[in-house]
Amino acid sequence: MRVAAPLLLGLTGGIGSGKSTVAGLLAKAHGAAIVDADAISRSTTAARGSALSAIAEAFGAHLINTDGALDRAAMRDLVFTDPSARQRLEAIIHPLVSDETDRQAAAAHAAGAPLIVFDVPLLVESGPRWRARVDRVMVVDCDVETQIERVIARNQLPRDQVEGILAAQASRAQRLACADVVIYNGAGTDLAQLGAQVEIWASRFGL
Ligand SMILES: Nc1ncnc2c1ncn2[C@@H]1O[C@H](COP(=O)(O)OP(=O)(O)OP(=O)(O)O)[C@@H](O)[C@H]1O
Repeated sequence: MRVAAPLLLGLTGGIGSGKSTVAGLLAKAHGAAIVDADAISRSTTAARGSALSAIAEAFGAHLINTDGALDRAAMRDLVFTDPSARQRLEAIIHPLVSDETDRQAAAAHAAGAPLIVFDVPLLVESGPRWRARVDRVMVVDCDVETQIERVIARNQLPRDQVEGILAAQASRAQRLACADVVIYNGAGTDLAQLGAQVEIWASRFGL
């Protein structure tokens, strides 16, 4: 029997905007399968990760820790001082992330998930690469001050570090320009109001 094609939703938003919270609501209430792009990307460079042998070949085995994982601090230093190293690293990692994303999405499809949510923090920053894979882009919109407060509370980070992360991400306006659906989760939005917006969207799609 052929399984009906699931809706493919790209979910994005700035740090602390509430992507994981929205993904959790969609999973719980609507059986969404969640494909976490950051987790997949990290797994490629964790111990026994699929990118490690190519990284060792391209940059040297000294970039691999004794536990077999990528030495992230050393790699960060390298890409900071040599922009071409970042491109070479991305050329190794992106196809692997793409393959694993496809594998997880195919498994979710085969299992009958009506909705597959691709949680991609940098969907807008990555240009057409992600946009082309999804039917709709959902942006979790949030004012910057609320993002900062949430991330400080969640991660116990100093404010200037959170501001630095935000400065390196797409702006709120850039994200909104890419949105098919906007879920507002900024100041004054409690979890019930967030859930209500998600339900309105889901019912429109017959989920
Ligand atoms: N409407 C809300 N009211 C109160 N707390 C919220 C609300 N939305 C999210 N939070 C809290 O804010 C924090 C950030 O939310 P969440 O982890 O969902 O964001 P995220 O966009 O996935 O973040 P990141 O990009 O850092 O992974 C969490 O601790 C979450 O519980």
